[in-house]
Amino acid sequence: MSDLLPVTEARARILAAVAPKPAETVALGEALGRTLAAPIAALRTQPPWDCSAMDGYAARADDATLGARLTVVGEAAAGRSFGGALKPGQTVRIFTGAPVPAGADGVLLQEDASRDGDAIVVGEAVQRGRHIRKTGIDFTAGETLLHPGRRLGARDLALAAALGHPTVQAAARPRVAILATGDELVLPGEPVGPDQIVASNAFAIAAVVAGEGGIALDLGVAPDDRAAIGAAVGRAFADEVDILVTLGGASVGDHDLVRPVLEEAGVALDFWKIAMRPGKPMMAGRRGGTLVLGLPGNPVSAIVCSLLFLTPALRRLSGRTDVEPALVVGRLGRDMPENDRREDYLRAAIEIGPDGVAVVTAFPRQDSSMLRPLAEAEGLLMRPPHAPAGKAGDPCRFLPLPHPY
Ligand SMILES: Nc1nc2c(c(=O)[nH]1)N[C@H]1C(S)=C(S)[C@@H](COP(=O)(O)OP(=O)(O)OC[C@H]3O[C@@H](n4cnc5c(N)ncnc54)[C@H](O)[C@@H]3O)O[C@H]1N2
Ligand code: MOO
Repeated sequence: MSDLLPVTEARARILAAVAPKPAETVALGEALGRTLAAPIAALRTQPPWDCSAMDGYAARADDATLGARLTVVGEAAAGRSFGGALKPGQTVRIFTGAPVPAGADGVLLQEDASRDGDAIVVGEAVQRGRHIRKTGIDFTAGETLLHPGRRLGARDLALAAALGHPTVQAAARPRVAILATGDELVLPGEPVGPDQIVASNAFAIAAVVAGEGGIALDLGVAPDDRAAIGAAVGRAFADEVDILVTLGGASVGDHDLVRPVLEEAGVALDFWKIAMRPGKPMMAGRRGGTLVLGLPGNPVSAIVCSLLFLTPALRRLSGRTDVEPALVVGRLGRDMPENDRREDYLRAAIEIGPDGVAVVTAFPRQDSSMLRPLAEAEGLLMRPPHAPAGKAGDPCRFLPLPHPY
């Protein structure tokens, strides 16, 4: 069948349908996980002056030879400089982070000085520049250190603060409506009827949205009924969400109503089926400013599709430059049969081998309804379409599943 779109093409089409959201001002304390929309330049120089890296005595290398006696003429601490200038034969008690007084060109560790009243005896000759951090070794005013497209982590927040910025410009957070469909679904904690199961997918999808810095809007569960699904879908469009994710009802069964309802609601469907396992019946389209992703109902299919397609779309909306899933090279942990035309994403255990390379062992059972092996998996082994049979130890690629996934 030629109607199955390759995974990379499906992703390219989805990415082409979204663009970064407009920037907004975000307080640094709220900016973890947000993506920079504008460069951040240093408003100041760090360190702003030559400063001591140690507790000890600021001295002149010319005077501070082994056994020399120097007079202590004052003190410099972080936040309180000495103020004066060092003359020959003098030293200043100095603490870590304090500005080095004029005239001093080295710092003697306090462990290498013996104090004798208002003088010290030098226990180790001071080298010029020793234990002094020169002005601007970290950054200088005007330098750009953080660039648009970067997702801000803990270290970036510290850097932005040190550069002097209380706020950053970040792309607005993408808003994603999530609609589960199916007569059989009840929410966890609700009474479960004889033909019913507990709905699980929306929890994972909402977590993926949050993990990528988006805002998830839960539209609940719609029964397999055109009017009910249509009403819920209409709410999402009225709310002008960036992405509408539907769950289930994507296949060819008599009760798989999502596709016709989306089309009735004015969604221009781009594609429906992809050459992927799990996740074949996934659809994507657009209506106005909303990207619509119709994910299959099988829990593993929905979650794997969200990692491969929803995540990149969220990243693009957030203005990130690194949007593609980051597959990693490893080695097969066991022999694998040849693959058919669908790109496989197999739940797998990952172990670091003696040579430091990840050994990726696909679980024997790969059923797209089974959440337990998905939760136990440390990665997804990717097998390209038509991959030949592989031997344990052969190179392979996998998608790691770190927290929060
Ligand atoms: N004749 C064919 N049948 C099927 C095909 C096909 O190509 N031809 N594709 C299969 C594949 S692959 C998948 S994947 C599923 C996807 O079907 P749907 O998207 O229509 O999903 P549903 O039928 O609604 O549900 C499938 C399964 O998942 C359960 N489910 C649904 N939603 C949730 C939820 N929110 N939380 C937990 N579990 C959910 C549902 O009860 C079903 O058991 O189609 C195959 N069929
Ligand atoms: O794609 Mo379905 O996800 O194989 O079960």
